[in-house]
Amino acid sequence: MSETAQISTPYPAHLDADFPPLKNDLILRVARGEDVERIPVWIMRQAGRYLPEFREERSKHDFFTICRTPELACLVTLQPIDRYEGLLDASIIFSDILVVPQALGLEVQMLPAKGPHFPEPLVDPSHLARLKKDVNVDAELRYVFEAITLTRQKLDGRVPLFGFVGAPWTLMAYMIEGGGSKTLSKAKAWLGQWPEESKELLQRVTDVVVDFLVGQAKAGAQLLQVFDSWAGELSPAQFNEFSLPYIQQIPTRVRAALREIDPTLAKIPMVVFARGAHYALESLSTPEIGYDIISLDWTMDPVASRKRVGDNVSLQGNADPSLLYAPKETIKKEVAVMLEKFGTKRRYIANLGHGMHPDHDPEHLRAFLEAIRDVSSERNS
Ligand SMILES: Cc1c2[nH]c(c1CCC(=O)O)Cc1[nH]c(c(CCC(=O)O)c1C)Cc1[nH]c(c(CCC(=O)O)c1C)Cc1[nH]c(c(C)c1CCC(=O)O)C2
Repeated sequence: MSETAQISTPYPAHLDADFPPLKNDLILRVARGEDVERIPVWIMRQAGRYLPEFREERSKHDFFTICRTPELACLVTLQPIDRYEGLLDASIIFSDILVVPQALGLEVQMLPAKGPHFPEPLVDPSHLARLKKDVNVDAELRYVFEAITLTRQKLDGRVPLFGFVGAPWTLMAYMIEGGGSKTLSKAKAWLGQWPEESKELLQRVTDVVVDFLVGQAKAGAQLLQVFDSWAGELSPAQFNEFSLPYIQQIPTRVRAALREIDPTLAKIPMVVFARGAHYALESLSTPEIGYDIISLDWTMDPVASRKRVGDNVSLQGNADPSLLYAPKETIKKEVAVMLEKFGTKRRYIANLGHGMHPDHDPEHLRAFLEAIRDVSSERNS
């Protein structure tokens, strides 16, 4: 058998029984709406450059080499879990949302200090022909699945493991802008100039994203998060036309595919984070769409958000990441206010409203995590 034929054999499905038993299921209980004795917490970008042990690994390897090497991805995923032993209630597989554009055939580099860079972004709809058709996700992104299976083993049941993807609109925006952008003017120009071709692109990205999430759940991911980091650049009408229809396909399609493999897999909790899309809270939280958890950025008021979504979804977030620059006493005070507003018994997962910054002090993150544990255990006792 040739090497390529071997690589494209489907990645096998892993069920709970294939892994060490879970010792901390707080976050899964919150996703199901059950009461908890304290509030679970994890942090977006909890593995990353604010950690000296990550920078050490990163000095030896290119960013995407770490993503593509299961042992390295596993190692850096576990770094915050080891450092903050007992203080984090979930891990998230080390990878990037931009592995999906790579699977579609685009080159993506990670430039030091500049972030992601596409040497040849999509300039106009004629470039859609450059994207691979019928992407074999099992072959192209198998390295993520292997990293997930290995990490779930190595976690030894300490905490559950998140898989994740970028939402179709955010991925489309990167594929057109070719990297970070203040205005997203190129990507937004597509929506006005070429709405039908934009929708074709969004649908093609959605199809890969769905297969990718199914693969991550089969590989052992215990929760799945969809990052629409650039949702907030859209007007409500644009969001309803170019983001929501794709985001809302994801849970139903992922669960239908998982049900075919094993009904227990289809119960996987799913989170949506549409950063900046305050107007979309009601539409994202309807039971028909099927997200269990809505992640809020720090511009959203917890009490008002809870009123708007009702009691049937869990909320996640939403401290301003800049809070971690404040003195530890201030961090503790602000955490108490945040927990007071969200409540500490059910349907809430503590997190930041976006990711860690490279210049955050790891000891200030520790103060944040300890405050979540102390304040919520005290309030619930
Ligand atoms: C938009 C986005 C990207 N990637 C991601 C998003 C969505 C979340 C968000 O809005 O922040 C998601 C992501 N990227 C990374 C993770 C790892 C898991 C974790 O959260 O710990 C996750 C979940 C690692 C990473 N992804 C990146 C780094 C740092 C790069 C490096 O080590 O050189 C890490 C640890 C690079 C990256 N990757 C991306 C950008 C814009 C950047 C540059 C900005 C930055 O440097 O922080 C694209």
